[in-house]
Amino acid sequence: MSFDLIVRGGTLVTPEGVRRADLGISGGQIVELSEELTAGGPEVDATGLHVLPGVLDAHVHLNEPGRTHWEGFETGTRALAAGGATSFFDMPLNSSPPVLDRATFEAKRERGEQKSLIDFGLWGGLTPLNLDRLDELADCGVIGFKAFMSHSGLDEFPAVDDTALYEGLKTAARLNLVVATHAESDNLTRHFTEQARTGGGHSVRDYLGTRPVVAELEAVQRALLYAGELGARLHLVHLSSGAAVAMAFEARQRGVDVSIETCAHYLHFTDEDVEKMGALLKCAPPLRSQAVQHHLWDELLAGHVDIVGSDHSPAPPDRKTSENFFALWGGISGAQSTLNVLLSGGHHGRGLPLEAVAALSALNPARRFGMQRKGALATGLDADFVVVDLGHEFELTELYDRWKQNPYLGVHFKGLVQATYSRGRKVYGQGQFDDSVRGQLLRPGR
Ligand SMILES: NC(=O)N[C@H]1NC(=O)NC1=O
Ligand SMILES: [Zn+2]
Ligand SMILES: [Zn+2]
Repeated sequence: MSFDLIVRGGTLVTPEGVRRADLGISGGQIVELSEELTAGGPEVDATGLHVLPGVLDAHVHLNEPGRTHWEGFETGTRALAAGGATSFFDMPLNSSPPVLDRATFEAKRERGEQKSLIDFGLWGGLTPLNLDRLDELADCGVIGFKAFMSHSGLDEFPAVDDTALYEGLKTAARLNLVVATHAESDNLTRHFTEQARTGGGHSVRDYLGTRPVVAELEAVQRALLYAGELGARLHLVHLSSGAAVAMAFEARQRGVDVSIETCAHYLHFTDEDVEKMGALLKCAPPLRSQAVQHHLWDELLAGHVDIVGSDHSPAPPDRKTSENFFALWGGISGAQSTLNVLLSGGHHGRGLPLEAVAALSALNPARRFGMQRKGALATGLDADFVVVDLGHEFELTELYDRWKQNPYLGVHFKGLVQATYSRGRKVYGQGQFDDSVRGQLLRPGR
């Protein structure tokens, strides 16, 4: 027997454990995984290297069509691939118009199929404007619905109030799709923002003060209550505090169907970094104190976090330049760095097992969103994998996303992505991309 490709000599990170084994790949799938493949075919020498499942980043804003100059499929997916990602789910905003119905879904799907280097799924929006379009979006193949519980930053994507959230969860439950919430209290964040404004506050500290942990906890609690009551599937994106993770995990113990995401920047940066670096690190919910970050890591190390995403959300330099911190775009460029943070801060820094790194970045998002061919190194699955030199220390200097303003520039990491393979094809390796490759649309249950 011969294969299209053999990955020989590597140490594989599989759900059953870390083991020395070879991969045999044919037709874009892993068809054999064994200690010593004897068959022939083109080979990749992975001796001394680790092979992990390709990252599935469940939280990305590529903003195309409509705001491609902020970030688009071409540059965004290069950054993702260089960071070890082989698939991602794109948020319904900040593309313009946002994905709120069939026409806007199809417009984005078309762009993705033309330009994405790796496979992609699309989130649909859940807003008070399109409650009657959720069936239509489900039919298109959205991987779930995304709702904001506070202002989204864009008036064209309004936040859900209590009734819209309740009705949206109810419909999504009938459709068996996940609802993802940006969980911050609109009442509290508005109130504190108004207070800061009238007091003339425009500093980093003023901004951080308008989005305290309690605003996250209040919204998380409410979303959990509704989801539990309705038997809906809830996904809490970018939890920024250990307390919010603990609250959600406790609800799951009681039977609420909830999955828990945090993002790399909450694990890597703190509020003190925002004070030093400014606009590059403005996001919502904001970066927290070192004590809150410690608690978040503790929750993650205890196995209470399911998914780590990037929430990659860049904007052009003019949206990131102002004396008034409140006027800046909120969003962090992180598409390339999630695996780096998990390997450096997690595995090397805190003893997070490689199996957990793979679960947080690939297996758990694949399972939660019904990506049956994704998420693990196992026979019968897509040959999506990343070759990593685990002991290699380096300074991140090459970034491939749209804008060069990036908080991870110059960061020292341990664990270098050498190459990324999507369905058996090398899409990234040592600074080079194969631009002939195109990703496919991913739908739940396929
Ligand atoms: N619209 C958008 O990208 N929002 C993201 N940015 C951010 O900092 N938090 C978000 O939810
Ligand atoms: Zn958000
Ligand atoms: Zn987001």
